[in-house]
Amino acid sequence: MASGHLRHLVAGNWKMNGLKASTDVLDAVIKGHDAVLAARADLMVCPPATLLAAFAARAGGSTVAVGAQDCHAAAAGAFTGDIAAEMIADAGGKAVIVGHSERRTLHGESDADVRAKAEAAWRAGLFPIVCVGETRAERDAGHALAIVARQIAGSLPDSLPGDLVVAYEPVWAIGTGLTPTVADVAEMHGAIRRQLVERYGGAGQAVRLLYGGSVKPSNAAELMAIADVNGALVGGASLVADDFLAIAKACGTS
Ligand SMILES: O=C[C@H](O)COP(=O)(O)O
Repeated sequence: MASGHLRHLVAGNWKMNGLKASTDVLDAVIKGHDAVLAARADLMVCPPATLLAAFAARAGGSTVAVGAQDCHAAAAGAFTGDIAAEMIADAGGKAVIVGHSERRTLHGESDADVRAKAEAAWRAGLFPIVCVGETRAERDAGHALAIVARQIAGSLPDSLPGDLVVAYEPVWAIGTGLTPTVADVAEMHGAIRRQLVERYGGAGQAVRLLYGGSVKPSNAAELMAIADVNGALVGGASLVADDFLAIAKACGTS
């Protein structure tokens, strides 16, 4: 069931970090994504919304794509502080992260909310990066596979209207320096792949499955070599161009 033919995607989630001066990090990422590296992995930077249009303009014509971190499900309306998927597309974004655990936990987003946001992304011509993952307590209780299967079932529609990326991010691995074992990542990604293929047939084979949670240059080669790991969703390490590029360079080397 492995989908080793899929190109790796390494996406940087800057979270609530970055000012105009951070453009130099983007410039270094663009410069570093040379032909050799571009043949190995796709790169995407997801800055905060304030930088989205400037980053998309700066990255225009390069091989680095720009995405957003969240969107509202509606195309427009009285939703103070929110941004629509159409606005992300208008700003030059190509994708949007939805259902990150920080949104699910800190903003109370349900699987139904995440599904509505994913559908908004497709409506606007973007592709969603749908995040799922269990807490430490859920893993310790032996429920990790069931929790993630339930999140996948509830966060995705019955048929896929466009490209989809799924990111498996164990909540306990985010920003902690902890990572699951290779065997645990392989088991989870294999289970997600089977679920997607059962639900979507051949289209499920084309979904890139990213691993996220404390991905660093030092562990990237091991994580990116796991069957059905088709890239990484990188938080902290994506703020440092050399680290982000080193993670991308680790793709396809083993
Ligand atoms: O979206 C990215 C993840 O939350 C991972 O963050 P991290 O690489 O800082 O652990």
